[in-house]
Amino acid sequence: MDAVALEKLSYAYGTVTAVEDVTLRVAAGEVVAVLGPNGAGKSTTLLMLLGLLPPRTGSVRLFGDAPQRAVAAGRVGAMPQVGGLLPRSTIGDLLRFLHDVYPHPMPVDEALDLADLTGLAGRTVEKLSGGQAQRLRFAMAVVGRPDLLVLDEPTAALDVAARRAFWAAMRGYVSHGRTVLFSTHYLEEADDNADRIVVLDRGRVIADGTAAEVKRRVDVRTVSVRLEEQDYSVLPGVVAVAERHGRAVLTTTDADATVLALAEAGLLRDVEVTGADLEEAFLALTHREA
Ligand SMILES: Nc1ncnc2c1ncn2[C@@H]1O[C@H](COP(=O)(O)OP(=O)(O)OP(=O)(O)O)[C@@H](O)[C@H]1O
Repeated sequence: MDAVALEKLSYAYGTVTAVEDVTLRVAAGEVVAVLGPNGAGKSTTLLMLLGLLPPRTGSVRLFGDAPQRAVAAGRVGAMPQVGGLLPRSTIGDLLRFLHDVYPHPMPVDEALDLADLTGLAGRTVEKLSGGQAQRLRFAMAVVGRPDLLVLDEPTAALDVAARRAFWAAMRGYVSHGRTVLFSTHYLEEADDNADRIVVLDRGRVIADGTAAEVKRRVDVRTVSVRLEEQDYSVLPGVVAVAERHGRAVLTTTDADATVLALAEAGLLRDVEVTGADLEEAFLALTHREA
């Protein structure tokens, strides 16, 4: 049975469509990254998945059940994007409290160990670094020993070392065969930590596959030349054209073909070819889907 089954989910905040027709199945034991730029609809999708936001259309099933039931049964642990930690409490207090709430929890020491917080049980939440606070949220999500872990941008605002420590903790939990769904803006993070990547853009799924498959599809380049009066968008491979500082900046899925065509058209002046960033890659991907 699938751990997660989202069927044609849609949601709008007033007139702003946040999620549109999202269908997604996650098998038990899979680690799936939901990748997308700001405002893509990642958080809204995860909130519906957790039963915290009622979908406008579509349905959510977690382990074949309504999300609220799966959550009540202790099968789901979540790390929301933001969330207060009860002031003046210690790491140990918070974890012991949650431990007593869940039906099949792990020992508090095990949660501390998984989140790399051993020795810090007595520390109050006000004294935690950003990375420690985030690892505490992770410990709070896993202490109930959930079968499904849902992490919404768990490493936002963490530095490189804290990120690395966080993902090491996550992988420690996954090695027990659990299912994880996490959202991120970062392709490398998705690539390093997920078996599968689902790309959301403007509320829709625009790609779904292994990291290698998705990377191949977003492998675009930027070709820039001195700007002339030309319609660059008709050149082979070109999916987007921008003008910057007197240069035509072309996002292309086939840099060789684009450069060749520029040469044939006598437009190859002061050429520069670089790898595109993820934003440009998204642009290319959505353009191609359209
Ligand atoms: N409470 C809200 N009220 C109105 N609009 C909202 C609200 N929350 C989100 N939106 C809008 O819905 C869309 C999807 O937002 P969502 O937060 O789900 O995206 P996201 O991919 O999680 O973005 P981010 O990476 O910035 O967290 C965006 O256009 C956003 O502006």
